[in-house]
Amino acid sequence: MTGNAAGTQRWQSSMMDNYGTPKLTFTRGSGCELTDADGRTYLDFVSGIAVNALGHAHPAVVEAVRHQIGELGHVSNLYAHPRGLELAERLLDLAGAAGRGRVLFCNSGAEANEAAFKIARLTGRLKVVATEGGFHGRTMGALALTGQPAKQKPFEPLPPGVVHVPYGDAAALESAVDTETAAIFLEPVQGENGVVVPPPDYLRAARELADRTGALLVVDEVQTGIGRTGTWFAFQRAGIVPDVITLAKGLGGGLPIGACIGIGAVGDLLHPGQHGTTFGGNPVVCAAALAVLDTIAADGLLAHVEQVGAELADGIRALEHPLVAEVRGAGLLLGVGLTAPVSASVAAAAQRAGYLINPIQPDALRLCPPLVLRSDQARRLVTDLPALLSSHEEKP
Ligand SMILES: Cc1ncc(COP(=O)(O)O)c(C=O)c1O
Repeated sequence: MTGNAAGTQRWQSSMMDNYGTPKLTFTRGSGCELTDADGRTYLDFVSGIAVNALGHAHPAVVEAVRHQIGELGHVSNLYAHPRGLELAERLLDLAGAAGRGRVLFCNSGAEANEAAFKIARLTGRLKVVATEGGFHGRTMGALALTGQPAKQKPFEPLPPGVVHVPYGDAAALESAVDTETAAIFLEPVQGENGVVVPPPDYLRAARELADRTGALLVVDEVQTGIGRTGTWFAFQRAGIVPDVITLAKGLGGGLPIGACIGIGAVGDLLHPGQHGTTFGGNPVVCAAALAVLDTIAADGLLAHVEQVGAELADGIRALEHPLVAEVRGAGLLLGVGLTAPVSASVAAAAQRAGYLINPIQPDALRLCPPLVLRSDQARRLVTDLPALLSSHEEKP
């Protein structure tokens, strides 16, 4: 039996059937490449679902974790530790809110949004406006914010008060948000919904509406944050500052950390005993996150993401392949819209050819490689893509 087949068999007998059964078992990673249990390598355009900002086994992350675990691994949030303080200050600074905001660390994107949801309730208002197709996580509060009825249905009743409006439609927001609205929850680009980019003025309209009604503007940067779209945060492309920012995925470079950032007085709404997490923001994950931030800054990765993202997007557009309807997104969060619902078979063909690509919607592929993707690696995919697109009718 091959190593991958053995992994599949063991998965079936030991893991809950929550994710489907994987066909690949990965044993090693380096940069943008992963190696499976049979020794085959793949170019990674998934990044552990937009997580591995610096790729796999980046020396800066490895060294930061190794050093930190040897010095101080975990103390809980009953105590302060230097890495956590440093990371909170750095994030506020990057968000343009140095000295005027506060951070709550947690372990995931869903948890960051749970915290933001609780903060919204602490305003004393109940109503929350979120978007259709939006994704904010799978815990019960985050699921209530997630605008995908099929994911919600089996778990109803969910926390009340959430209204969903069409994404990218400022007029729909305007008609839903009023002076009883606690918060507007938005992704700057809808990631899980297929990399859906709103009109340029959308975030600005949401900001203006929040100011007018006293609602909080919560921007979910779990997928778009930490350089993924070519700026530290995607909201910076719209020239606004939210009241609350939620983060996870890329922040820890593969280690589990989430953050809920309250800007201004919003940062003071949570009080002792109202929320908590044992592990959230422990010294090891904070050290990894600091290594990610340092490396992005030192290696000029924001400009790199803009450049290599444009090369990838323009290269795919230039193919003028009949199956490609459009290439959308920003930086290295790209969606390839297809003219037919064949993304799963294209992704399967890609996998056979040594590329990991997520078929995010039936008619859309998502490309979210590590931010360190090189131009030659982007070109490699562009060169091979026509054959992969054309082979979509082959059986796996
Ligand atoms: C925008 C957004 N918010 C929240 C989440 C949930 O994050 P997690 O899976 O870490 O709970 C995701 C995950 O894909 C996401 O894309």
